[in-house]
Amino acid sequence: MEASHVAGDLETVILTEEQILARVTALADELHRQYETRAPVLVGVLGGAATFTVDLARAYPGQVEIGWMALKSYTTGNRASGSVRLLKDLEVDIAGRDVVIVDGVIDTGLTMRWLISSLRQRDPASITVCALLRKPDTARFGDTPTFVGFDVGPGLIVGYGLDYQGQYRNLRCAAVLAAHAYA
Ligand SMILES: O=P(O)(O)OC[C@H]1O[C@H](OP(=O)(O)OP(=O)(O)O)[C@H](O)[C@@H]1O
Ligand SMILES: Nc1nc2[nH]cnc2c(=O)[nH]1
Repeated sequence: MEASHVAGDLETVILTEEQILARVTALADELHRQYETRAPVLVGVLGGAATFTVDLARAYPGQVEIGWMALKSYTTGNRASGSVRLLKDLEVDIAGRDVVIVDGVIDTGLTMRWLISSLRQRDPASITVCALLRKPDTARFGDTPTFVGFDVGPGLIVGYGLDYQGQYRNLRCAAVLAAHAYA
């Protein structure tokens, strides 16, 4: 979907499709330099990272496997509380494998912290995080290597897979949602 259909709902387009895809290709190259001939498992966090995971896999200049997890992060107000429920588990056996957790946005970091500790119990060879966007107040999650596409401001971002109440995931750009669109 082009942004013109919902332009009135958007405060600012922060990343165009071209900027996102160029960065995704660079991230895929950086990851490939880390793994070389070892094929990592990309674990995409549904639904926000569906678009990013598929584009990252297609840009990856080597073998990768793709798996999916779906989570529900509970919120207090509109911030994550750290309480996460698994809605759909990974079907790939990650024991002994190099895992890349792929998410669209890291905000508080609590969802990612939960995911890292949950996947660590399955004895992967390594865990790396790859997030397209990182908000300013992200909590640290230990020494897990982290690749980030773009550091962004605090506003609610939609598009390129990210939603507000199920809408805007099919926007090709990433944009800050205007305050009046939350109402
Ligand atoms: O760092 P945190 O504060 O924990 O937030 C990050 C989480 O929020 C987003 O998902 P969201 O809850 O919007 O659900 P969605 O994947 O269905 O879009 C994102 O994809 C992360 O999973
Ligand atoms: N869609 C969306 N989900 C989020 N979860 C945490 N931050 C964000 C954001 O900016 N956009």
